[in-house]
Amino acid sequence: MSVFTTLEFAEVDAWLKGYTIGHLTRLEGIASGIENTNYFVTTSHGEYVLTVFEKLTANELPWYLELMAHLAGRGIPCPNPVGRLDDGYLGELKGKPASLVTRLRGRSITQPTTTACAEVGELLADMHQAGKSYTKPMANPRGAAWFAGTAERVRPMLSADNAALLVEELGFAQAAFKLTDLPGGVVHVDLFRDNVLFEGERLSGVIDFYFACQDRWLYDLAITVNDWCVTEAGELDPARAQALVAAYHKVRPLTAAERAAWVAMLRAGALRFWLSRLYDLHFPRPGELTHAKDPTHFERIVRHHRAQPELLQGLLP
Ligand SMILES: Nc1ncnc2c1ncn2[C@@H]1O[C@H](COP(=O)(O)OP(=O)(O)OP(=O)(O)O)[C@@H](O)[C@H]1O
Ligand SMILES: N[C@@H](CCO)C(=O)O
Repeated sequence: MSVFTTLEFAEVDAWLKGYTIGHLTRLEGIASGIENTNYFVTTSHGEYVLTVFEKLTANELPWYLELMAHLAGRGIPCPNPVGRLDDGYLGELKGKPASLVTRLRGRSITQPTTTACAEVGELLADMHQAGKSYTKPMANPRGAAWFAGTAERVRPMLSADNAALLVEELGFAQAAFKLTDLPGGVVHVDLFRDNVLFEGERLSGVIDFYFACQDRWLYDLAITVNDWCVTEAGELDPARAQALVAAYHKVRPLTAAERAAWVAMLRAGALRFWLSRLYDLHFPRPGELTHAKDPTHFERIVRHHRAQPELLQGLLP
């Protein structure tokens, strides 16, 4: 469950006086999600999501909230933060930073079709385009230094075979991160199935921007393909991957340098989540509910990617 901070109806109703969105008619805790406390809020004016931030601080949050406002203003179907009477997006509840954003329609899907994957590819390219004019810097907190530090922490927990695989893949990813000719800008870098909403086969929303940063666009595309177009066995489904990448390419054509780096980015993107899942499994935060996701899924993806570079390269239009 993900209501870490319990809120009362009267307290939220009073808090809403800092906004001009009417009075509270319904308050409902949201069960999914593992990072923050989320409530669906219905008022006399509309439907919203209230988030109480459990880790990010009031200094860090404006970058993400202003990014969402920027993207929403350009037609990206992402949560749009509601401005407060005092002009910011950020309030406080129970001594923690809190915000209200618009509630999006739709539900996440677990079995994506090629049509759904094409929708995701187009959306990702649109986000990259819309983010070009959002130039406030934000380095990727899961960049090269994080890869190295996390690998060092988790390596002793692995079998000899997996430890050797990790060291090799780390070296490979670090070399790929040194490539300087890849274009970039705002990236989501966590555009997994649970962060996209659909109404039927039409994409209706993209959520959870709290890993977003400035990084290479190709890396974001690789991370997205690694989730949307991979089977439970960790194998790429070429039909889904081709649909996603082709739809992306139609909006923002890939450059020659990106084509050359594609396989490396897929491998680095898979390693990123193998590492974070290993870390969360072996070093759970104190007091945290156990939600660790299965690292072996990404270990399998890493192994498959290593074994079939031609297939990966052949996914490009
Ligand atoms: N703006 C929104 N509109 C509609 N539903 C939303 C919105 N924001 C969040 N949700 C719902 O709330 C759930 C939890 O939100 P989210 O995934 O952002 O949680 P989290 O704890 O912040 O992050 P994480 O996914 O990293 O655990 C989502 O799966 C989605 O169903
Ligand atoms: N999408 C991540 C978890 C949240 O960032 C994963 O599947 O490991």
